[in-house]
Amino acid sequence: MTPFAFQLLARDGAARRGRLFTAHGTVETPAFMPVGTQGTVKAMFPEDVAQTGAEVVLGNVYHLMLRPTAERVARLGGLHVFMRWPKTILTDSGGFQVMSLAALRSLTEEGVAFRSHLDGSRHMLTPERSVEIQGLLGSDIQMQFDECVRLPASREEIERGMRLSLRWAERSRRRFEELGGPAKGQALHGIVQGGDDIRLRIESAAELARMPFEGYSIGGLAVGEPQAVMLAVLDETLPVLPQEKQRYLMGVGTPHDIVESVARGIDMFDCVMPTRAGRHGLAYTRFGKINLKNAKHADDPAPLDPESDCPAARDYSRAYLHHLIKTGEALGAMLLTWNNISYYQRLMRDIRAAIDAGTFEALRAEMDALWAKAA
Ligand SMILES: Nc1nc2c(CCc3ccccc3)c3nc[nH]c3cc2c(=O)[nH]1
Repeated sequence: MTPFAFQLLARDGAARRGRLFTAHGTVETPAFMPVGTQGTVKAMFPEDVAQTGAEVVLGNVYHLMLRPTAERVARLGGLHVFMRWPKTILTDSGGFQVMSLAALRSLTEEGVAFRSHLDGSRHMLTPERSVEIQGLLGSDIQMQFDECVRLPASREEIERGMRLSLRWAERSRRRFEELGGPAKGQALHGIVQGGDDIRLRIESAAELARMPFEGYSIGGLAVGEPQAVMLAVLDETLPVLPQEKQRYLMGVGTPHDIVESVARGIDMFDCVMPTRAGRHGLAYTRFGKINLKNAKHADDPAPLDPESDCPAARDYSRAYLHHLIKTGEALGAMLLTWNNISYYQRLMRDIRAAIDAGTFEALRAEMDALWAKAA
């Protein structure tokens, strides 16, 4: 089994160009990872997701443990086989989703007891059970079980959640090693918490850096805080994490967020926006965002972007896309999701090329001009 590895290939300031090696192939970084919460990138065939250039898709312990259950996915050959995605899969540990989706939940030192939002059945997630589930799914890059304290919150509340997450980091790591994760070429991330409190963020990162995680995630952000707060947390946290290991900023973000975060040393991103916005008629393009619900597109024969290599952007008129969205036709969601994921993958390709060429600051200025005002 090929061991998991992350190679740092080039730097341009604090921006990094790297490559992940997993049991299901390589991942060029900085990378954007489409969200596939229930074993599918909504409204897209896996072949088309791969054609956009995506090399990792995201799955979710919370959703898959409830339905169809991790044991059933394992019996059917694991998540790669189940969803016909041959490349790398990263899974979240479920804690974040429990706190936002589950009905009735109680959080203790042991873990989180909750009722399913689907049928009210009782469940318990602990660091050990979360890692076991990620192992049953066959996840290549797994997340520790953590608690994401929503902002705004008191310093006491933020500190309580950050220290609990550190204790859960130890328990997650122990179970991951008991299950032989490293020998299977799998990776486990420690997740930095600490809210918007810089001292707590630095302590969380420093404590996690002492544990043998294959990579690190920055949690507790992209929960509604201003971009300036998110970037300030990165400025203080990233220098404390090992340079030679990958950094994943959870839930981020807009094209502008991504460029500003790459500039500070983030390697991996995920965000529901391109898929969710696509289903609601919003198209990301090189010219900015276009709302296809708007009647001004009703007679426009031009495609979203004639120069795009994505058929959804190049071959269909805005008038037709407007019609599909207005009528609620499934093809509308499919084409706009395809366009948006392609746009994000094109952005990541341009970012990687700019770091390789040492021209990242020029790309950053260009994105600033296009997206900062559109925010
Ligand atoms: N475990 C965890 N997940 C988070 C997610 C979900 C990312 C995710 C991963 C894989 C699949 C779906 C979602 C966040 N999304 C926005 N902000 C987020 C913060 C956290 C966090 O602090 N901890």
